[in-house]
Amino acid sequence: MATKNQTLGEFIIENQAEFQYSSGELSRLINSIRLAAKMVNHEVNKAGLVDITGSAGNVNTQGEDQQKLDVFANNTFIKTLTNREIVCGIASEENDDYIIIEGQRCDNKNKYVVLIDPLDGSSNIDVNVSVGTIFSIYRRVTPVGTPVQMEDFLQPGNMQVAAGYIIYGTSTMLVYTTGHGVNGFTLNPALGTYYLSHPNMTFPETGRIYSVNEGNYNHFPQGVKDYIKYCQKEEEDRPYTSRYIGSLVSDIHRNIIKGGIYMYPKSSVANNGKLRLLYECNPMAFIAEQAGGAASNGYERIMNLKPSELHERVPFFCGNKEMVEKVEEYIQKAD
Ligand SMILES: O=P(O)(O)OC[C@H]1O[C@](O)(COP(=O)(O)O)[C@@H](O)[C@@H]1O
Ligand SMILES: [Mg+2]
Ligand SMILES: [Mg+2]
Repeated sequence: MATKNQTLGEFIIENQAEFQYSSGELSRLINSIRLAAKMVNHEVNKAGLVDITGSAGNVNTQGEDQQKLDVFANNTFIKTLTNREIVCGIASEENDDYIIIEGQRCDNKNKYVVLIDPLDGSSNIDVNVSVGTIFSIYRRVTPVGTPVQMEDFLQPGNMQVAAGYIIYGTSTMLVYTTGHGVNGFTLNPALGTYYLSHPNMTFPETGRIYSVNEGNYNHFPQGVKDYIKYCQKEEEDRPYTSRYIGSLVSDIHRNIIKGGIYMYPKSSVANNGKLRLLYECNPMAFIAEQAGGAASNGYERIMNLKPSELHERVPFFCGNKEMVEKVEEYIQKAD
């Protein structure tokens, strides 16, 4: 039973048995993510002081201007996971292709692959607004002992064995699920220890916040425009409050605690929206569902989608169940 202020280490050990494949490997994996997150947190907290802000001077496979902190976070997570010999493959939002972990550091007997968005909310790094890291973990489907393959990464979200995010905000938190609810741990920077501060995180009964970049309103499908108008209407418990940080992790974290919906729809300028199914939508969908919410592309459950490419994008609607159902209703009605 999760006890408040239990350390993350204690919680991982205590809940290991809950995990159907428990062999300690997943615990070691979460521990490695905890370690890498501390190193990234250390740099994030100095953003502005040290030469860690601004562009890294290259464009990533997403066509985005890579930030120095994107590169630092990417290298830190990949190195930490590789050095600890617990994964057989890694895919990252910042890397064109997936990474096969093999050679003397790994006898390839490992069973897990990790997919990461090493730094989420990159546009907020230089303006001191909270950013995050997102991770998603699967058991490989190809035979243990052989190099991982694309199919180990292109699994539907409902096959995730664990997922979570780190939020580098007013405090640093690690929030994750292994399919048994969602728990949040806050880092005590003085001690370098994470403590269970948010046991069993769940969306409140009803949500009254909507989060969307309204600057794109004119380009949204009619159904999405209608839903935004519905949120703004003076009626019943509306208008809802509009809140948009521009960091997916921070917007969803707030909405899990306060109740709300995050939307990144497709538009006439971005046919599949912006967010990446594997690194952003699937892990946040797993968290949202385990917190009693829902996640959809406007028509289907995100976690039922069968990925076809490493960096594919999908429209994303995630939050309180009844709010996601409402926006789906508006989208399908307008079709
Ligand atoms: O500036 P926009 O178009 O509203 O996009 C903001 C969204 O893009 C993201 O920054 C994309 O993530 P990355 O920073 O990892 O590329 C999300 O965190 C955020 O919700
Ligand atoms: Mg992101
Ligand atoms: Mg990113």
